[in-house]
Amino acid sequence: QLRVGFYGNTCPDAENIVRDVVGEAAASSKDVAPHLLRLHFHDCFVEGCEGSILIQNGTTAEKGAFGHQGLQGFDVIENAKAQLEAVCPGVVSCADIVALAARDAIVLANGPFYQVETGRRDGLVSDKSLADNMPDVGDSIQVLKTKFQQKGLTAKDLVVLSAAHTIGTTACFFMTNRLYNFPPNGGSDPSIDPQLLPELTSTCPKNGDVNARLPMDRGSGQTFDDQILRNIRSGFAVLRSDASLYEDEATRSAVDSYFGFLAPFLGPSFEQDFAAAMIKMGRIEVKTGSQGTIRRVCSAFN
Ligand code: HEM
Ligand SMILES: [Ca+2]
Repeated sequence: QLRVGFYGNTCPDAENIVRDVVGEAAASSKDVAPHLLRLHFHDCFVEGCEGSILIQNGTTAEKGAFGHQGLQGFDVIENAKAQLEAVCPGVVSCADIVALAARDAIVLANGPFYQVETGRRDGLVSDKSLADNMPDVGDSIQVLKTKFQQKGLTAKDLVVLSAAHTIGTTACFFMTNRLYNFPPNGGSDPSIDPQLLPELTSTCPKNGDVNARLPMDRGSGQTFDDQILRNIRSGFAVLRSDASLYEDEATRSAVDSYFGFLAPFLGPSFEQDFAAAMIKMGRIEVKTGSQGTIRRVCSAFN
């Protein structure tokens, strides 16, 4: 029973506090918005949106899972939590902070505003093995669709949510197979536009630094817009998983639905669909009522 304004009586300033903390952090680094958006996705896909990703209890913590590599933004969540505890101790869940911060990050990147449902409770488990099923850049489109379906998300949701890659960067680590070892014959993925390929290989040379980073939305990596979908249509997707969205009938038609010649007049916009899909993602396996807990610190169990 999530609802908009869950903290209206118990912590009326909660949403403003999160927004201010996110805003300050984002003012000092352009990477903060993408970090926070990705964090919410990774939280929701393992054990639901319940803050399991935030726990740091030694070597078995979920955070250390292979599929969570590169996640950041934890300090921003912890900072917001500390400020919230000072005003309304024991009231606002870490899971809700993550959901609110993702929305605020989208807005800061010029994306759509939407009302975030709140009332999530924090989970009581965190284990690496629980993250074994995270979607992976190397997954086939069939596998990606299945992994989303298992979370109640459709092929269209997969497309719309993947378009979150309209902001942010990827480590070359995730590009190696696509550029140098693409199945079945090795070499580079033939679906990469010939103009894009040298751009990718110059930032991510063979046997180069796997930590070097590339914008995932060529030409528009810091602004929330539909350029990522245009890029996917024209062979300019950077991630292999994004390229695969144009290689399957259901996902391709979802991409194309935003560009048909009637698209400007018919149906919802990409931005509206994105907001709706984020709200849907934010409901995955949530704990509410007397389930779970409200953590005092996001990185540790009470
Ligand atoms: C379809 C499955 C998905 C796959 C395989 C995937 C994969 C990736 C990879 C490999 C990166 C680069 C990570 C790094 O090097 O730090 C990335 C970044 C990112 N992902 Fe996804 N992703 C998927 C879906 C999503 C969804 C559903 C969202 C949010 C709604 C999302 C939001 C982001 C954001 C914002 C970044 C940029 C992070 C940054 O700049 O630090 N992704 N994703
Ligand atoms: Ca989780």
